[in-house]
Amino acid sequence: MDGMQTAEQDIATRAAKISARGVQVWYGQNHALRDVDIDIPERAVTAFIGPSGCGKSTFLRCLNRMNDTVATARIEGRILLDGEDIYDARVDPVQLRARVGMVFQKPNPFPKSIYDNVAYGPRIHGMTRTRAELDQVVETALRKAALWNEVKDRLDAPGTGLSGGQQQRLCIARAIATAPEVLLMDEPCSALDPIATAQVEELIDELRDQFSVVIVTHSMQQAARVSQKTAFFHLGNLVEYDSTTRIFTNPKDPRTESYITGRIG
Ligand SMILES: Nc1ncnc2c1ncn2[C@@H]1O[C@H](COP(=O)(O)OP(=O)(O)OP(=O)(O)O)[C@@H](O)[C@H]1O
Repeated sequence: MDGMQTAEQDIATRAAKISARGVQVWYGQNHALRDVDIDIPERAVTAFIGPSGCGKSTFLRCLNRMNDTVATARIEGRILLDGEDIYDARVDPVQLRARVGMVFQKPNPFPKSIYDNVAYGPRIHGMTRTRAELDQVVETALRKAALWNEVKDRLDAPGTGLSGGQQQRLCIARAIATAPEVLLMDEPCSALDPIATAQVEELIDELRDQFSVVIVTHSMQQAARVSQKTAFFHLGNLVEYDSTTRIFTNPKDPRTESYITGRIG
């Protein structure tokens, strides 16, 4: 317990990687997210939990401006990445998404080879000059995604030919190949079997050494296993945000308590 408290205190004192203030989202007339304030620490895993439709994915998608692609979506408030407003007119959303990568619910490799899936981001961002450098970036990303040993002999095979769990690790490799600072994961294990889920969870735990990870999950067990901070959303509100231990053992808000004990959801 002492070790855990020390780790939590350590995270509590860390600088915020992302700070959101007064974030509101509407889809047409639907007020999907209300006045969200949150500081997301660097090099830790933050979980977003809450019942279906409460706005978790909406807020996650605000963090790398994925909602820009939704015609009816309107966003107010400020989201700072290292103190800089990501909605500032000078910010290029494509550059932003290289810094704030995303992994989706359903593994979605491109219809390309394993190699080209991972090389895609570094190529479009002109990150490497030679093939040897690109090879190195691809290998490093696949190693960090705990996939290298399974695919190193078939890098030219299609990414879509891998198992579901391998495809999801390939998508993680693709996301980390551009050396992002933040990794957003929207229910990354919901399409995976328990073994693949355990592998991805283990990987998330390793990724936090280097990245700020934000994960949306429907599984409270998963949130408890992988995250250090947890945010509970309900009906478009961020109800409570605290250390994961606190949220699951001693929440302050009765709505959080009801959700974690299974009374709402
Ligand atoms: N692209 C969209 N266009 C219109 N409305 C949307 C869109 N995405 C989400 N919404 C609405 O915004 C609200 C919040 O949805 P959101 O997907 O963020 O919730 P969630 O908590 O992630 O839910 P789930 O756990 O079911 O994925 C819901 O009312 C939903 O119908």
